[in-house]
Amino acid sequence: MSGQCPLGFKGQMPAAHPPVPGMFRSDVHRVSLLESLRLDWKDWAMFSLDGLFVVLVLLALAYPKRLVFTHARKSVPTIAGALPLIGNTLWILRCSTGKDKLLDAILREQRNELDRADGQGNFPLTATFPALGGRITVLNHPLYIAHVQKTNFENYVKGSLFRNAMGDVLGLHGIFVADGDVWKRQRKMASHIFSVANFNSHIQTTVHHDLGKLDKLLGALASSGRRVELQDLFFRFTLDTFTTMAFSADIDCLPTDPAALEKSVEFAVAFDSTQSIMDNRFVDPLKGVLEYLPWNAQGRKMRDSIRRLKRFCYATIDKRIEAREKGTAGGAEKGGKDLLELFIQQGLSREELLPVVLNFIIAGRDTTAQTLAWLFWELATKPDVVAKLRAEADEVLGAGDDARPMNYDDLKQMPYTHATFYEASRLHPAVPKNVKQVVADDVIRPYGPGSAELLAALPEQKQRLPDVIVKKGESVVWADYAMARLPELWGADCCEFKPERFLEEKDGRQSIKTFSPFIFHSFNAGPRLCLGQTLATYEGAAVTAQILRSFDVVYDHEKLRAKPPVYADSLTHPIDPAFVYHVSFKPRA
Ligand code: HEM
Repeated sequence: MSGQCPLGFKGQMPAAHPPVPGMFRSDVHRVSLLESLRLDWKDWAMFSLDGLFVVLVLLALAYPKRLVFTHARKSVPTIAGALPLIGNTLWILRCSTGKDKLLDAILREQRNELDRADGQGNFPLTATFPALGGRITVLNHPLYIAHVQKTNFENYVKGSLFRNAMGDVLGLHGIFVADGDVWKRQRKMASHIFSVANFNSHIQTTVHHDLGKLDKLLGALASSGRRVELQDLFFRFTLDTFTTMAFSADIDCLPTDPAALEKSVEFAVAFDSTQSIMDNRFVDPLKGVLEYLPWNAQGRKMRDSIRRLKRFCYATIDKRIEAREKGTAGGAEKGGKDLLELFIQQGLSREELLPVVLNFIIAGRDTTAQTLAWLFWELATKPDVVAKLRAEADEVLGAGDDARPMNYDDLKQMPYTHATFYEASRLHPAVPKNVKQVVADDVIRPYGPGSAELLAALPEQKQRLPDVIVKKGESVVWADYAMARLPELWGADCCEFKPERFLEEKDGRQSIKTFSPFIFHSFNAGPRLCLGQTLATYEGAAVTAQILRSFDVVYDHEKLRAKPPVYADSLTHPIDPAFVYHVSFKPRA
């Protein structure tokens, strides 16, 4: 070490000389300053925590009731319990982990809001959490839904939300996942099988065939006194019917021998498990990621189920392709009436046909079967409804040995049966909630052009609905389950099962009362209106008439009272397997 001594000494400084301020060269000075600043890890930790705390406090002040980095939305009330920075994350976690039921939670929030301020509270509600674009706006009112599904239809898409949650099962081009031209092409092609001509021939023949099988099975069950799970029976019926109707494939899952009911349908089990996982992916952004960890049981289950589904569907597709090549395809396939043939004729490859098959099975099997399961649960405590259904079936289809299965055309002569199926669809909608992604910023105007007709059809309302702002990438949500339970939309008796609300006198006869699809919204509305509404209604009415006119359904009323069915959160609306009810059958008294 060398330097200029302030006292004038020259030469080398002894090693043990104490430091003399101001005498060192600048590099030596820098080292000593850094040394004097050196903090141990505890100091750094304290320093960082203090900093973090300050940042959090500032962020919490900026985002008092919403997820960090979301836009403020003052015109729409926020779902209760929102916290600074995390918004409604705890609310959605409670629902996605099964601690609360999502549909009931939405209904509760909606009711609380509407009851506020003497019933003049708001319809739209909003919540923020780290999924669905950070913010959802719940739009449980027909005037808002009309904007989203009709007026500005192009701005509300299935988008990446559906692709990420359902793409690996239902394919990116499946009708339930696709948007734009891909969706349009699928819809156009599929709509051909729902023609009136096809209803009166192929569809009706298939339904009659399966009604015959159902009759035999119930006869055998009545003889044995054996109890069955009604929802499972309906799943078997609709899967069997639909695979025959759409793919001319007899998978024989509706046996006539009760003993065969013991064996579950592998395809159905796999399908059910994928559905509840897909449903959960919408609200839990981590699920999709965690599923890929090798030790994640849910991920393994999903991959196994997808493998099973593919095996089943490819077997159906390959069989058809082979039959076409050998020239042995016949009947409905040849006439171009079945769905698979229509899509093959459009040049779709084996791989492209897979999502077609899966998407249509989910539509054709679950919805109708679940509606029937809820309908028969409602009938358990409504002997007056059963009596009216029977009277109508006897009159139109004949009684006793002369009775015939219901034709598609009979639906017009059986308004009460039709109304009963609609009422079950209203109160227990097979698609109980839905979501769309916002493409570009928009203002949803409930009283925009074209709203007058819908407004006139609605019961008079105390509320003046506000305009709702939505931003690109966010989500809009509605829950038909909740809407069916709002007196503001369906009257004071909204929660009661009353087929009569779908009936009116016309030209001296009872007929079906038509509602705007934005009001009776269980079958969706606008350009994406359900393609299978007529099929579901015919099938549901035919099954109801067939069962009731020949059998008494024997319920365990005590058990039903003690443990009524509860829905499972899923894409559709099944009865939770832990709460399903069993029945036995007797020949009709
Ligand atoms: C009670 C029975 C049914 C109900 C309540 C129902 C309800 C619905 C709803 C709410 C949608 C809109 C789904 C969405 O956009 O995410 C829909 C779409 C659809 N439904 Fe149904 N459905 C039923 C039965 C059926 C049946 C039996 C079929 C026969 C294949 C079917 C075929 C379809 C198709 C293909 C679509 C897609 C339409 C599109 O996006 O363009 N549905 N249905």
